[in-house]
Amino acid sequence: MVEESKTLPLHTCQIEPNLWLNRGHAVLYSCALLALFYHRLRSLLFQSTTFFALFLHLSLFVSDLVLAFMWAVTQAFHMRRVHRQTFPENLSTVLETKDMPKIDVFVCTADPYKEPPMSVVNTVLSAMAFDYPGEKVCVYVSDDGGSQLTLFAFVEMEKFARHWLPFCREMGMRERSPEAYFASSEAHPRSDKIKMMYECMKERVEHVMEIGRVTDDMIHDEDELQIFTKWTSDFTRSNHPTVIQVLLDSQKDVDVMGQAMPSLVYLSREKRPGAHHHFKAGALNTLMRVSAAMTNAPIILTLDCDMNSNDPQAPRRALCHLSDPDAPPNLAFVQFPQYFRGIDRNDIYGCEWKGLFQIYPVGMDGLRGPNHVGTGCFFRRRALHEEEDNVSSLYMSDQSIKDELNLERAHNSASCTYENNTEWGGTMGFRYGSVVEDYNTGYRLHCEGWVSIFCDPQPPAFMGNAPLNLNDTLSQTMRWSVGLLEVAFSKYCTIIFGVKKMNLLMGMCYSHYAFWPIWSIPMMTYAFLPQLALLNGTSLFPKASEKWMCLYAYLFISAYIQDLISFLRANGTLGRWYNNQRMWMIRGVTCFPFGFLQFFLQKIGVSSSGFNVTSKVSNDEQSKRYARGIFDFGVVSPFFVSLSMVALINFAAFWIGLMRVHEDGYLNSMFVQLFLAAFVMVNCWPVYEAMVLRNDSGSLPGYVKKVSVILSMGMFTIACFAFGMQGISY
Ligand SMILES: O=c1ccn([C@@H]2O[C@H](COP(=O)(O)OP(=O)(O)O[C@H]3O[C@H](CO)[C@@H](O)[C@H](O)[C@H]3O)[C@@H](O)[C@H]2O)c(=O)[nH]1
Ligand SMILES: [Mn+2]
Repeated sequence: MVEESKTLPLHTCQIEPNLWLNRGHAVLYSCALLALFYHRLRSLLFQSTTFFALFLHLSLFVSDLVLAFMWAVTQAFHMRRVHRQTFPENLSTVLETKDMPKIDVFVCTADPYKEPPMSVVNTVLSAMAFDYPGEKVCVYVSDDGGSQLTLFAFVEMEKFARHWLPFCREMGMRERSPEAYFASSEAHPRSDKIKMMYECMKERVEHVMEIGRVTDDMIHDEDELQIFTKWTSDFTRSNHPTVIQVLLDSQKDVDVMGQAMPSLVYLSREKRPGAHHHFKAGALNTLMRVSAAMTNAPIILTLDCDMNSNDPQAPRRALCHLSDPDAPPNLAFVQFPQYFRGIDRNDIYGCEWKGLFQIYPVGMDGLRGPNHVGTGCFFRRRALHEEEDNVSSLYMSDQSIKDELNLERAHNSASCTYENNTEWGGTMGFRYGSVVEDYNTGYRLHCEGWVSIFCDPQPPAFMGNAPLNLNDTLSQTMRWSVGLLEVAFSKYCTIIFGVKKMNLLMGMCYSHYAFWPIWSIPMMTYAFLPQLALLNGTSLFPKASEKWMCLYAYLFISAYIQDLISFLRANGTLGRWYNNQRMWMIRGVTCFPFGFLQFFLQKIGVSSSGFNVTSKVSNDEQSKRYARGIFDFGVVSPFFVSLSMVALINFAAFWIGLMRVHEDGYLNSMFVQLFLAAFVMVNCWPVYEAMVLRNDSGSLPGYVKKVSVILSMGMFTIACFAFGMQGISY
């Protein structure tokens, strides 16, 4: 067996060539940065004759410092990039089917109206249909919405699943979430009958959704009726007892072909007002304990409710690493990237997050491993909690999932006071203290000496939904920003704690994320300051004819080119890259600064943090606009106010500046500022359109327009006053 496994690899790992190119570029660019700071420092010391001039130069100096910091930490992703491949077909050389480890799958949902139960059902069905022995899989659904509607969907699904799983096996198809399968060209004519069953289930679930509760006529029998008795009149989503419902038991339940079904458990943990539930991290920790009492599988797969399996081989691929006899003993998790359905050709909202999910993990994989991204991740249970923890130590492998004593222990461990005075959330389980629990947990595991592996097969193993709406994607990024700052400004700061516990390069990678929102400092500065100076005829940059100009041009252009090349190499297109850089600028002046503000308000105790669940539904009109690549600004949002202000100030600066280019020496002194204004304007094109050219429901609301015009004028007046007092000009 050992012989064979040597000839038939479970996985391979290749180091990306051209590393010297990246390293060489890094050295050259660093030298250019040093020159820039020399130049900046000189202006700061010798040209800052007044307090205001000092302010101007200092702002630019700090902005460039931030840009340089972000550039520097990003280089860690380019130092040792590796590409892995897995060969699940060779798994049998080290593992017989009967010895395959059990897997507990955790699916989290939190709100039936933002996360339609049918979409959660699809996720669960796709996981139940993994190409994996049914009796070794148990799917746990955690419902933080405490909704009988969600439970009803699963009661219905349980019957459908008995037909769906054998159908999947027979057809051997790749897409095993019914919605995706029926929509794909893969769908077989023989699928008509099963499609009808699916539609029938869907209709019932949607009917219940419409009336908002489970009525008696929707219930088949006495047993089912029993399930819903917990929803008494004082049962609310934030105040209710634990509900654990075993819907399928793999020791007893079989599909229509007589094969064992995976187990399926519905869980809604206890919620009481005043008891902090720690959002998704809390839900996952509860799942961990409940599953420890009921099935205690050594492998855990976490999935967001919208993350369908797109490849039934995914667990076997993960096992290629996890069950490899030569795997590092400190391997904590195998992370699959997030890919999304429904993104249009040019990805106008930059929702693909190619850097975050595809490019950067490859860089971290060559160091200690990719960060955790919340979904599509196979964990070793022992990386998250110790065997000695009293819940799992009492579990015995031959017990039924419905064992009275185990169920009681499960109930007990899902209570909202269970974690008091324990290490859960501290050194055990998913870590608390940040709303990006995924990032935080992966980071802390790496700091504790665990490693991880990135597994990115094609076609993608998992596919999810991205928020295909501008305000939603900005709100999501703002939540991430707050969560990342919570890590950056904690005692686990990535630069100090991280570098010390891991190494410099890993610390740099994690710092890139932790300090992500500080992009807003240079972004806000460069979006307003040079333009306001331009409006007042003050030059802030070297003249076009000066040799320092080459330095600025080199820094700007080569950073953009490096980004473009790595984007294209990860199978990106030029159109997507352009939109991606535009969204980066938009985020820089909207969700990043607002995230900063929110974090600050939280720190001083004015506001409290929350996990605003991303909506997974969009209306028809929005979808149509999205398909045509038209931006959606149709809601009153503070993000759009700051964005419109940027658009207005840059517009004014450019055109007023342009009117003076015939003046002697003006263009030479103002070239950089004019270029900046033009560059921002080009990127703001959708904003101008939404302001004046459109009048559909996705155009900019009148209120937002008014507020941003007033604020821009206010800003302009203050700037005139400040610049006017100085009397500096080009
Ligand atoms: O109190 C809560 C809040 C959220 N969720 C679940 O968490 C998941 C992710 O929520 P979503 O609104 O989709 O957040 P996204 O920003 O899209 O998710 C990304 O960012 C999150 C951290 O902010 C990670 O948890 C996710 O895995 C990652 O995909 C969903 O399944 C939710 O049902 C809960 O279970 N309980
Ligand atoms: Mn999501």
